[in-house]
Amino acid sequence: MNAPAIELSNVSRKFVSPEGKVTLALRDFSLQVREGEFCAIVGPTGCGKSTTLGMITGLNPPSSGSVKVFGKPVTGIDPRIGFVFQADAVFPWKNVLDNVASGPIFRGLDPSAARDKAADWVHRVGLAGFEHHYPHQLSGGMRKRVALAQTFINEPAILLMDEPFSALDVQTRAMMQEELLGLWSERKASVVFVTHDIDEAITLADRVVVLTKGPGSVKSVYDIPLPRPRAAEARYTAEFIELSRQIWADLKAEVTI
Ligand SMILES: Nc1ncnc2c1ncn2[C@@H]1O[C@H](COP(=O)(O)OP(=O)(O)OP(=O)(O)O)[C@@H](O)[C@H]1O
Repeated sequence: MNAPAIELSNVSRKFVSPEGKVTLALRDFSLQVREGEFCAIVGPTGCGKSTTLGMITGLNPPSSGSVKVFGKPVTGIDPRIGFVFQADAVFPWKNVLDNVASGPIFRGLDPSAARDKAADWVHRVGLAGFEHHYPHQLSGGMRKRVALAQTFINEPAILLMDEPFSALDVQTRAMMQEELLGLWSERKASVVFVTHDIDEAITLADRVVVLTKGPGSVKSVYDIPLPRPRAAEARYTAEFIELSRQIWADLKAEVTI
């Protein structure tokens, strides 16, 4: 059997401030993500979700425990990993086409071949006709489409997403979720998707992992048996609503004020 795409085993992560204040962000945290699996993480604010993604990237090593990607310990930046974060990572001084072509060019592809490839991706994310627009001329949803094209053009084997759609309005968000599922289903990267939105987690994921309040560890794990392809309408089914109710009950117990 193949090694899991991502494997965090008994990981803890401690931060020490310049004044010597110690924060334990994660405690004894274990998670496995299979190849091609879409895993969503939900949890209270400050429970260590972003820290978890940082450990998978290699930018933020654990204080103890092990982090492996495709069976090998993480030692640094891995080109097989793509990211989409809440803030737009588009280059404001480049037009849409050049933004999307920038990854392949950085990786050594001939610029004209990279632009041809980028034109195809711009089309695939529904931005045909906007190739020569600059980010400030686009809506938030359109910029997110650029970010998705920018990431998917590199064909990442692992995709890490940290609340990528949280700044979008509800309708655009639902559209982007469908868009993401469409792109993901073509090549099935292993995804870790962090969100505060339980319904978003259920709409997208094969498995939803609920974290405890900080220091975070795994509180519960839900398999999401809803059939694919999933459209936004899936959220009106009784099965979806029951999953949402159970996950909220788990989360609510952690969100004490
Ligand atoms: N570089 C750092 N230095 C010190 N403390 C940090 C650092 N990064 C994170 N922390 C602390 O670690 C804990 C977990 O932070 P993290 O950003 O991973 O949480 P989160 O679950 O992603 O939060 P949110 O849902 O609010 O985005 C928090 O208490 C945070 O203050």
